[in-house]
Amino acid sequence: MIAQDIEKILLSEEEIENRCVELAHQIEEDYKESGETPIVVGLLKGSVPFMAELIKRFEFPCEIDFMSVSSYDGTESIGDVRILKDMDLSCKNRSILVVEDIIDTGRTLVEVKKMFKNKGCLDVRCVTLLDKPSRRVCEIEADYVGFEVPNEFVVGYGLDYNQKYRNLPFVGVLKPEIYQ
Ligand SMILES: O=P(O)(O)OC[C@H]1O[C@H](OP(=O)(O)OP(=O)(O)O)[C@H](O)[C@@H]1O
Ligand code: HPA
Ligand SMILES: [Mg+2]
Repeated sequence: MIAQDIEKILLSEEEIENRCVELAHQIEEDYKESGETPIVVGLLKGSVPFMAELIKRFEFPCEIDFMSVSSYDGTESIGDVRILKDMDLSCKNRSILVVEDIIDTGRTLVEVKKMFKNKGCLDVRCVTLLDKPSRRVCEIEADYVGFEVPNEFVVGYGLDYNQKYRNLPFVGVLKPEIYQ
């Protein structure tokens, strides 16, 4: 059972779901005001459970798409952000809401935002389930944050360690013996 590899649970499924309701309302208010139809772009693979939980609560018109960029090997940020799969929709002159599972060093979000600006997007915002500000190497913040987490490697609810644990319905910290 993969839950046995977890040392402690940081965020329960219920806490995450309740926060998604709040975030969705906040985001909805902002887009209703601007009248835009954003493209909600999930960054694969980590954003999938959070994105599913969030967008079903949006009551404003939006389109969805996905991109895959990768910058982690195990628990290490490898610095250079690679695009593994680009989005299908054209993003020129569109508003983009990037959905992330976590902002850690900030490198991924910096590169992704730069890329969207270069493609002629009108506006690029980001919603992230988790924020780990203690690890930042780039000056960047998400526009909407679910929870701040401490400087520990977290898994579950989309977040992986070597591709495992994404399917856990909560966010937790792995037992050290798993990755040491
Ligand atoms: O702020 P950063 O230090 O750049 O880290 C955050 C990024 O790293 C993880 O992605 P990863 O590259 O592991 O891909 P994944 O979503 O497929 O796990 C995570 O999903 C974020 O996209
Ligand atoms: O704490 C983390 N857990 C899983 N993936 C990650 N990618 C960046 N930080 C993390
Ligand atoms: Mg990962």
